[in-house]
Parts: sequence; structure tokens; C-alpha cells
Amino acid sequence: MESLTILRQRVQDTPFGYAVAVFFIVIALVLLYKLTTRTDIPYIKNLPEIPGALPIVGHLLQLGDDHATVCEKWWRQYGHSVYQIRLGNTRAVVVNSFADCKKMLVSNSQALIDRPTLYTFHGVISSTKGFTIGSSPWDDSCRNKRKAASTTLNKAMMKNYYPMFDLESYCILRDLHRDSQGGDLEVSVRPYIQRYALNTTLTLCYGIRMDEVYDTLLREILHVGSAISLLRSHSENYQDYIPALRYLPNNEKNARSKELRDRRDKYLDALLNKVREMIKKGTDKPCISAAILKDQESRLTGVEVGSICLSLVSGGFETIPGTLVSCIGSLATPAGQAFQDRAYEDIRRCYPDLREAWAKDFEKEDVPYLNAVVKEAGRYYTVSSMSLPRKTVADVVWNGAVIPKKTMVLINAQAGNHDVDHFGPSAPQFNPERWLSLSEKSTWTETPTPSPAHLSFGAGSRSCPGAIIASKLIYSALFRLLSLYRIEASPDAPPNTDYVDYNEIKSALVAIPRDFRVKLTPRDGSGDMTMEVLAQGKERTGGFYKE
Ligand code: HEM
Repeated sequence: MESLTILRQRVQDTPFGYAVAVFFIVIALVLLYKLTTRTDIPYIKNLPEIPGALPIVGHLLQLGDDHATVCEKWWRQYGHSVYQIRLGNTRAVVVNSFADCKKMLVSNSQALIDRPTLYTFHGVISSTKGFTIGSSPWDDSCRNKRKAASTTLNKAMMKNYYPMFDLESYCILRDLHRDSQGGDLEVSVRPYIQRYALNTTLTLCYGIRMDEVYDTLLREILHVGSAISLLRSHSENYQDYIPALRYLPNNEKNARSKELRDRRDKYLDALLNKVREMIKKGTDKPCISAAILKDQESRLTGVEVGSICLSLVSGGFETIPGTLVSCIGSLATPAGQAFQDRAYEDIRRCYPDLREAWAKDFEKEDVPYLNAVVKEAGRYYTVSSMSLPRKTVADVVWNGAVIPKKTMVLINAQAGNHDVDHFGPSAPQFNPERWLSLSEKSTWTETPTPSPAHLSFGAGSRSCPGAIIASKLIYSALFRLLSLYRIEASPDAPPNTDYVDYNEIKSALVAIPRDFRVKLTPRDGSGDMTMEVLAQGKERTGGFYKE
């Protein structure tokens, strides 16, 4: 201690000693700065970086909860649609404009086939049941799982699911009719749509459905699924990018993740056991898990089967309600009434007899105005605003910069979907008619658009395999709802239709629309048509999937 004091004294007493001390302090500071600003991928030359990154956290604090909106603002502020940022120790490339998102995903499809692995989601939550397809890095197992999911969800398979579409969309109307007392009471539509989306994927995966909107298992799956989706978000999980945070005592994130993982494992096991039991009794329904469990030659392992089912269940239960419920909100506003009336007219033009229409509306999506509403709902309400993160497996050459392999790439689908350079000055408005033209005979025709029409389902090698079934589900539900009822927003609890603010939890991976209520008025005034069509629906779907 004494010698240290003497040394310090000598250093201070001589100019040389003073210079040496300053030198070492500077070196130490430089090293500290380098250490706290080091990233997995070094700075990418010739690609703009957003200023203001801090040591350790990088841009995380500036990004706040709503990454899509802040990234869009940076695009406009600094004039670059593609730039690099730092999420703690991870370098990421962000893509904003529609044209650049499309070029990045489609022209570099194979180079962007990977997904990053994140500590909380991959290391803790997925440690027991494997990764969902959407979070799996690209390897043989992921290829097999994606192939199985794409086969189940391709266009040709849809006809096998008609009875399911019929039953599930009938149940929405059956229960809305009951709970609104024929339109007398205002209702919140979200719980009915959640059951619709979840039952569809549960039927596909396990041959199991739940009839009650507030069924305990149904609500548990929805609750746990939503909570887990929060743990996948960039803004909720700083420990994914700042490793030191993982070792804090009483790490609440890890404890919560483990609790949710255990709850999820419990219901996934229960669902699969139920299928095994049904196979034993010979009462199993045609579904993915039964088909694979019975197939001795299947190349898929038990964990992979579980992962496929989990991917399909979690792929649809928030995205479909997010899109469909918000779309109903837009249609219910005073401005949306005009779209609703034109959609209804177009339904009646294509299907003068509603009874006949209800028996097969899900077979062909042939009402142009309704198709335009579905497309616009997908574009306007970009429920997965930053899409799902990608990772490069090869160098990507981008305007003179080389984005090296293993770089995280973030697609700002919300920004691309509202890009005025692509969609014109009306991009910030909900308007289904942007996808339509009026023919000489004053009938609506869909305007052909190059694919992808919008970015909500992604594009390229890892685009959403559920896009076809999702559009069909949204179309079928809207067809039935709009053909029977005029929907009006509640004056006391109206919908929020701002394409950013409609989302109650900005940090969630998939938007959760703010709650609102609507009043349903039967289109035929008396409600007789509703009763008749529902009675027919009950008869037609009565025997399907009854336990
Ligand atoms: C409105 C409804 C939906 C939206 C907006 C949506 C959106 C997305 C997006 C943005 C991606 C990432 C795409 C990319 O990286 O380019 C994705 C992937 C995926 N989606 Fe969907 N999705 C919807 C419905 C569904 C449904 C109903 C299912 C299953 C039944 C599903 C299953 C999947 C799967 C398995 C992936 C992962 C694909 C992969 O990583 O290879 N999605 N979805």
C-alpha cells in the first residue's frame, strides 16, 4: 500500500511519469470502449450506420418498445432505407422501403434462409420441445419440418378442410348471434375470432377443437402463447443482446420463461397424449400428429412432430385475430361503412341466394371486393411489424457493401407496407379499393399485382407457409359476418384504427389489437335470414368433429 502511494507520488512528480499514466489511461479507455462496443459482426463498410449508439446497449434504448416505427423514422430522417444498427452486442441490418424489402428477400432468397438464435427464446423456452419452424435455424431438420408444414397448408389441401372452415366460421356467427341477443347488445369480437383461429390449427394438428369461447384449455393456450411471443420480441429481452444481464441474481426473465415453458409443455403433452389415446381407441380424426404417429416410416422424430404442431398453432392464433379483428374495426367506423356496403353488394351480386352461398363460400374466394378487403387488412395492419428476423448464410452484396454471412437482417414490414413511394400518397389509409378497378359494367375487378402484394407474410425462402389458409380463414369469416350483419362501432368503445396505435402492446412480436365493441344489425332488418342460415349451418356442421 505504501509502495503504491510512493509510485503514484513519483509518477505525478515527473513529466515523463505523468505522460505514461495518461497513456495507460487512454489505452485502458480505448480498450474499454472497444470491448463495450464490440459486436458479433464487425462494422459493415459502405453501409450507413445510425448515429448515437451507446457502449454496451448500442441502439436498444433509442429503439424503445416500437422498433418498426423508430426504424421507419430513421429511414426518413437519414434518407437511407437500408442501414446498420447495434442491438447490444449484435449487429443488424434493417431494411425499410417496399422495394428494398422485396429485393432483399426475393433476390437473396437463399442467402437469407437462416434465422438467428436468441438466448431467452432458444436457450430457455425451447430447451425442452425444440424450436418452432419460424424460429429454427436452417438445417436438415428445419427443411423437413417446413416441407411437412407446407404440404399440409398448400392450396390443393384446402378442399380437405372445407368442413372445418364451415363449422368454425358458423360457430363465430352462432355465438355472436346468441351473445349479442340478435344484435341488441354490443359485443367485442376478438374472443370469437381467437377461438376460430386456434380451433382451426388445433383441428389440423390434433383433430381436437373446443366449442366454448371461454374454454379453460383454449384460454390457457392463448394466454401462454401470447406471453411467450413477448419473450421473442427484441425490445422485451435485453438479455439476448447484453449477455451480462443473464447472470443477474433473481433473473425474472428466466424464471418467467421457465414457468411458461412448463405450462406450454403440459398442454402440448396433453394434446399429443389425447391423440395417442384416440388412435388406440380408433377414434382419432385425420390430422398431422395422428398421420405421423401412425406412419412407421416417417422421417420425422417425435420432437419434430411436436415442433410442427407447435409452429402451426402458434403461427395462426395471434396473427389471424390481429388482422381480422382490426379489419372488422376499420369496417365498423363511419368511413368503413361505405366499404362494408360495397362488399355486401358484391357478395349479393356473386351470390343472390345467401343459403346457397353459405354452403360453399369457402370453396372459392370469388367475390372481388371481399378479396380486396382481405388483402388490404393484411397490408394495413402489419401484425408482425418487424416480420421474423433472418440471418445470412452467405455474403450479400448490397449497393457496394458486403453484408457478411451470419448477419441478422430485420425486415421492417410495417414501413414497407406503408411506403408512399410504392403504394402512393394514400398508403397511410385503409382503403380496399386500391386493389380494385371498376369495369365498364360497374362491377369490381381485382387489379393484378406482382407478388408479394404486401409484406405481411414475408417473402422468399422463409415466407409464411400459412398465407393461403390465413387468407381463406379471414375471407370466410368476413363473408359470413358481412353477409348477415351491418357492423357499427360502439360510440362508447370504438376501435382504434391507426396502423401503429391499434396495437396495445408495441413490444410484442405479433400485434394485440386494443379492445373495442361493435353493434351488429341484421342486414335483412327482421333477422329472419340470419336465423334461417344459422339453422342450416347447424344442420350441415352438426356431425362434424363432435366428441
Ligand atoms: C394473418 C395471418 C398470418 C401472418 C400475418 C403471418 C406472418 C408470418 C410472417 C411475417 C412470417 C415470417 C416470414 C419471413 O420470414 O419472410 C411467417 C412465418 C411462418 N408462418 Fe405465418 N402468418 C400468418 C398465419 C399463419 C398461419 C395460419 C400459420 C399456420 C397454420 C402460419 C405458419 C407460419 C410458419 C410455420 C412460419 C415459419 C416459416 C419459416 O420460418 O420457414 N402462419 N408468418
